[in-house]
Amino acid sequence: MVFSSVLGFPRIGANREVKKAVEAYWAGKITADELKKAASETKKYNWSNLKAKNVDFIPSGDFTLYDHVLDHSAAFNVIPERYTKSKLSDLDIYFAMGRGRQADGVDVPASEMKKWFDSNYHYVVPEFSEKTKFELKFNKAVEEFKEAKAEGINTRPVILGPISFLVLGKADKEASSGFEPINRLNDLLPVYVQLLKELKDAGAEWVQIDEPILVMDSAAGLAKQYASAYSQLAAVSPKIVLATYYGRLDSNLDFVAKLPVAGLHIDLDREPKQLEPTLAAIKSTNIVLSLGVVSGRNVWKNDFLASIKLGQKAIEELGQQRVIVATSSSLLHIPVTLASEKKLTAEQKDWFSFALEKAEEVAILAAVLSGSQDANVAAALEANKKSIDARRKFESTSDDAVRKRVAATTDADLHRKNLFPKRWEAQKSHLDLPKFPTTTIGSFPQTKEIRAARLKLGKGELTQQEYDDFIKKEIELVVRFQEKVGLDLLVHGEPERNDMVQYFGEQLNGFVFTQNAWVQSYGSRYVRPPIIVSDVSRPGPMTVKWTSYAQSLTKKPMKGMLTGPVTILNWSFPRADISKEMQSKQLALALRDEVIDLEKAGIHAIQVDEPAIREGLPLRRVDWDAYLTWAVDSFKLATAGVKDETQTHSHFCYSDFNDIFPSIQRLDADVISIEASKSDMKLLKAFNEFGYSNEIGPGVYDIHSPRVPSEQEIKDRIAEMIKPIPGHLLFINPDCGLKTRGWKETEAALANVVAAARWARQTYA
Ligand code: MET
Ligand SMILES: [Zn+2]
Repeated sequence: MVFSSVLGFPRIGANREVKKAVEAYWAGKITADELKKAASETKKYNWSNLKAKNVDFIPSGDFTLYDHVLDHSAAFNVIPERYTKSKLSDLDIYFAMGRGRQADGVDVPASEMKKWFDSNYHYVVPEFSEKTKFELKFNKAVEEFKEAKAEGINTRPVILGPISFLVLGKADKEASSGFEPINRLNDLLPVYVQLLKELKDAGAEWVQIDEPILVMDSAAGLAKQYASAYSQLAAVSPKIVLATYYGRLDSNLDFVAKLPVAGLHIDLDREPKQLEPTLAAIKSTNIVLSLGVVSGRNVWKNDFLASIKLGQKAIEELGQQRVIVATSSSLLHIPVTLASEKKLTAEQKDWFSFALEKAEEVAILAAVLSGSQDANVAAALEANKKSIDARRKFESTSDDAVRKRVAATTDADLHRKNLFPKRWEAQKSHLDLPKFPTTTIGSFPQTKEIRAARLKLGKGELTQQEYDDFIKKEIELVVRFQEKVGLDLLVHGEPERNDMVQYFGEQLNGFVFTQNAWVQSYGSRYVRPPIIVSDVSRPGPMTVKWTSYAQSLTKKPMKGMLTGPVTILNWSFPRADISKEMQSKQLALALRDEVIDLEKAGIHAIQVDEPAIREGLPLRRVDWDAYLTWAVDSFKLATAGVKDETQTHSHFCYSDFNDIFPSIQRLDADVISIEASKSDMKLLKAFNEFGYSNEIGPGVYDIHSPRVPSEQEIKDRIAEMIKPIPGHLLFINPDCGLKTRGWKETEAALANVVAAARWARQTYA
């Protein structure tokens, strides 16, 4: 019999219960016990629903109040001293590590957050040093296993494997130079041994150990560590299924297939081609193969016939008892259930599967592959075939004009008329900016009033006219403030935008929006990515009205503000039937028209943000070039249509851009702004190494905190920046948009920015 399995479930609750509870706890509105109770409710919801869907391997221990990697650090006592000094409760230490804490005399910043592989989920980076004292402070895996058992549900606990845990971490400030977290593997393993023993004693038959770094090039050098770690663990553990996901094992398969594990999980949604080599590698072992055929990364309904084919192939080689059907990864990237969507049409609903529906999919697939004669299973199979056929039919009705236009783009469309030095001259006289021009990244504080107005418009309590008048007032406020404080290149402040992707998606053809399809981005921050369902085109201008209104209020130049094609794509659920490249180019052409319309409307500086360009980078280095080529080309396609004297900007933040710096240069934006102060000016290393020829504004202060940077601090940053960057190419701006800030600190901070820029003009005249 073929079993079914779900690797992990969304931990946010069907109606964002966990966010609400966690935030209520932070605000002091509920106690730790009440928070625990709320968490239990969501866990129960998950377990009982998975059971009701007939999933055989139901995960436990995958739940978290903030981040699963942080859970692990806290449980294993990987807690930097700065958090333990203050005698907070364990729970408050945990949250302090996640989000920092400034209360009751405690003032600690949050730990670093990083993007989780190639997703928009962020994990809290563990910090290790020689001094880290590993110890099992609490056994979350056992506790949740027992908690589920008490509900009558037998689960398969999930833990993050020791090698991924170390490799995903970093050396802390205490560590001596040259220290690598992986050096501590032998000290860490006894804690895993203890954890797994306890799990076995508690009656767990299986345990899922996640080692996602096995799909990365960097794991290739860790064969020895894997062999020794897993032989120690397997000796005491419940049966281990080693889970890999988001990519392919490639040559790492050579050593993975030899590990003493009972099961191996591979991602066949992303990498179906790895089935054959994996089957060949494990055929002569006893390893059970878990086939990750149901996507944990996208919301499209599974194509049962395609999955069944893969399953049958595996069964031919291994026999039914050695095959499991599973989700490709945890479903943490997927909204909880389609049942909450009341506004999608019946046709649209039939295209998608969210987490609960995906759980049902793995169960049905397992039944089919087990040879079930159940009438319900047969009906489900038939229904799936119908849905997939209907979707294919819809997909075949492409927008010919868009397709033709993409096909007809030429190299010339990707290039500005002249090279940067010539454009620079033209822009200098056209825009008339001083040296060290000051600007901001686009958004200004999204106040309560702005959000309330948007809500009222949605509910019909404000007419469109009333809402537009309100937005106009907001824009005027922002413009007047910028004039008063003395900024040089102004923005309109983006008050009309709910979200930098959604705002554009809603105005473009080809997108579908959900009401309740939230997914966790980090901690209690959830996002609701739009879904691209068909060819993308622009019915009409999207930003021209507001930008020209803003320009009409002032003599200073106004910068238009757009979200770039690659970022819109990476922050949406893309189509699965055509390439991302194709979708990106369609978006690029829509934006190109917008850019040109802005230029025609008299806007001489236009910013096209690409903060998500880094996170789409493939996990394997051999795949980088292909991605970067189309990603860079898309940006160029969107922006290169303007005249020399129109200044193009782009913006990047909160990712490590150093390794793709040459590609950022290739975008050939006239000006880029890039978050730099939060990452301690690491970026300057890249300038030294690669150089940068166009204009650039490394952020001079962190916008994620209400703290106001002093004038001196900003001057110091400018003094740092001017070493690698020629002064005439330097812009002065904050790290990122100001939408999450209040007005008070914004006013004070920008006044200091302007003062520091004036100082720079004199000092580096
Ligand atoms: C995450 S990047 C944000 C850029 C956008 N223009 C803003 O200022 O908010
Ligand atoms: Zn940003």
